Amino acid sequence: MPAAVLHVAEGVALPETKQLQPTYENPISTLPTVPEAELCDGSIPIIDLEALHGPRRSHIVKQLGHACQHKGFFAVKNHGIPKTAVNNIFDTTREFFHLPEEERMKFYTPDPNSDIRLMTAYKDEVENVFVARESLKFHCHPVEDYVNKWPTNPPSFRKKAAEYLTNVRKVEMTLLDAISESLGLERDYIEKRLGGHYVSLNYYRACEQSELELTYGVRGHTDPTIITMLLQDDVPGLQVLSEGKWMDVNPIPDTVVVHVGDLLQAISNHRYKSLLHQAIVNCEKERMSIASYCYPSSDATIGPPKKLIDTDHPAIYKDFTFGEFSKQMWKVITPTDKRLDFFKCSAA
Ligand SMILES: O=C(O)CCC(=O)C(=O)O
Ligand SMILES: [Fe+2]
Repeated sequence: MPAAVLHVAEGVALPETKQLQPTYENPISTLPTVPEAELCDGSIPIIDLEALHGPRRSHIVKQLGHACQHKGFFAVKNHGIPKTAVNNIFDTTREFFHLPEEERMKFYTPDPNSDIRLMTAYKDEVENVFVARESLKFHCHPVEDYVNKWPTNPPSFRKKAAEYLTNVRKVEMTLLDAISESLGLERDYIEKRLGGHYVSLNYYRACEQSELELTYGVRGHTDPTIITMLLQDDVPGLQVLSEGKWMDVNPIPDTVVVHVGDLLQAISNHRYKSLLHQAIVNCEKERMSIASYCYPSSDATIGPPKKLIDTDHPAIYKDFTFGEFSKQMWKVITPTDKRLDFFKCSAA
């Protein structure tokens, strides 16, 4: 089966089969704007992944389930990704985005079916806001099928990207097994439905003070993934919507943030909720994040497994394939208009 083709908008990796353009329908007007955002000091659940391999596994699985159900995100520590791999991916990402524009623009293409694609910052004339993120997005699993499409400038890019992405894929597998278990499903339930892997190297330049008020890093969105693993550098910027308020998810050294995506919401029969998040910019320092998107194969059936349906928990979603989901994706893209609603059961 050929790899699903991914399209990207508003921080979102979208597996796609059709070239529809997104329609932005008041994408931010229903959300707090950056300067208005009221921040709450929520705590970030931190899960010790090493403990999944020992006698405390069932306890850690419960912790994971609790975080997915009540927060929609958590951070993982002791994940096993070597520090050098983390430093190297940031070094090579920084070097890439510091290259002259004409060098970076070699990866610019309007073709959403491209295996690799540079996305530039842009002004949304309708909303009169600037979206500052630049990103290099590419397929990366299996690495050997895609590596020859990746940049050769900086010269160490391919080696460093492959090193990090191979490591992060292993962590995803461990997590998906534990997440399946936390739902009472067979350990490989999600893994069996897995497709490729897509990454977004995100780069946010420090912004002019005069532009700060109208500049977003990335506007509020949920990810159309099963889970997203988000590695942040040491500059704050990620915010999640928690109990109706934007909450800062400041970087915690040696951890990776994990978001519940739309498709895990469907697989879990709405027990786990996909996370609305955004990124803001600052005037002092550039910021980078590496988002690894985990998505199913295009013919994989998504929708609640029988085990998660009973009279108290009727099916919220119909069965649908990831291919169907990806076609639907582009018809509406707003943070509040839930893409999954298209796949809801009529009674739900
Ligand atoms: O940079 C961040 O903190 C968020 C990036 C993001 O949401 C994405 O790439 O999907
Ligand atoms: Fe995202």
